Amino acid sequence: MVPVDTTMSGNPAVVMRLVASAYAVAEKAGAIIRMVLHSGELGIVEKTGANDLQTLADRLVQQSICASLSKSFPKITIIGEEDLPEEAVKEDLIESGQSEEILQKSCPLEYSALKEEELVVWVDPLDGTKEYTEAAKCLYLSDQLTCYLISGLLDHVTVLIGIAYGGKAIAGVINQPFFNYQLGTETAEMGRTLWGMPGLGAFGFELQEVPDGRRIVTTTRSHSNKLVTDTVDAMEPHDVIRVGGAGNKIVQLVEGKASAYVFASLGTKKWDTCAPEAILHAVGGKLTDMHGSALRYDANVKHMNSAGVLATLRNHQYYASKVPQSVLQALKP
Ligand SMILES: Nc1ncnc2c1ncn2[C@@H]1O[C@H](COP(=O)(O)O)[C@@H](O)[C@H]1OP(=O)(O)O
Ligand SMILES: [Mg+2]
Ligand SMILES: [Mg+2]
Ligand SMILES: [Mg+2]
Repeated sequence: MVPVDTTMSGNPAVVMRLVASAYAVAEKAGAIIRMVLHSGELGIVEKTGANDLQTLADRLVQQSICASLSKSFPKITIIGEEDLPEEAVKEDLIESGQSEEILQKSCPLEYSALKEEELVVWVDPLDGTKEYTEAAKCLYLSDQLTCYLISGLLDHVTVLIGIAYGGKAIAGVINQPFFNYQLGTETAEMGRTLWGMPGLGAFGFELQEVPDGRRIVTTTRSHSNKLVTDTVDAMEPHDVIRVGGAGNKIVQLVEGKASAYVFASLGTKKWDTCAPEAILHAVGGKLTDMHGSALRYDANVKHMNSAGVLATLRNHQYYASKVPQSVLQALKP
């Protein structure tokens, strides 16, 4: 048992208030992402190439998250994926609510005295942008039913808000804006928010595991290369799932759809892994580079995860031991 600070529950620690705000902000982000999709005007911009895109949703959501959090917590460091011009953020993008449920939780003792200025927030306003644009194309070109049947791509989209202290991921919030979209809005609420904190637990989903002994590897669908596929094969998987988004793949791990996320390439950055790592760690999982080394989330760290990503709920050592020597030589931290 990790000791908790019960004296703080009526007056939560800064980090709990930050997570409570991040939860509300992530829900608003999900609503913005749905709104832009339905507007039909995605405003797509190519950044470094056709597989590195930015949409109006990425821009609006980053503005919304960064402006909302820095308004409530002016001393935290916030690092977002998108490079945006400095400009005033519209009032209707600001979210000042907080999750009551999170405010009620007692802060793990080791984090209860953290100060605002010691916290770093890593923001991926929209993870799975490539899949978001493909799903949109499909929505506009075909009838809705065909689109839903062939896509499944909307599930790949998430909003990631990770909180780091001392270089470690200590809390994470993931919003999945299109969760339940197949059921339609009348029968079920669309979208959900998962969150977690090592030492406290993870919430917003039911933890499930892949049956013992089965190796199901989840990996990229839009950023693959020979090294990536060779490494997946080296794991001797019973099954391979190719989906978009780093957040989505961690959701697959904690819901028993996959046993390892294997990506032997550069491409993901600190905002892709911070929130997912915190949630995975909260349920006993592990996220490292291909060498099995921890990632760091200090404010001044290099953004690129140059040595790839290896994440598991259980048996991390097995997967780390199967990484080919050639990959270890090619991928330097
Ligand atoms: N080569 C790349 N260029 C840009 N972003 C990448 C690249 N590889 C991975 N990413 C980011 O990491 C996420 C997980 O990778 P993948 O989907 O290929 O498994 C992507 O959704 C994307 O985040 P984002 O969509 O936020 O730009
Ligand atoms: Mg991107
Ligand atoms: Mg991303
Ligand atoms: Mg993104």
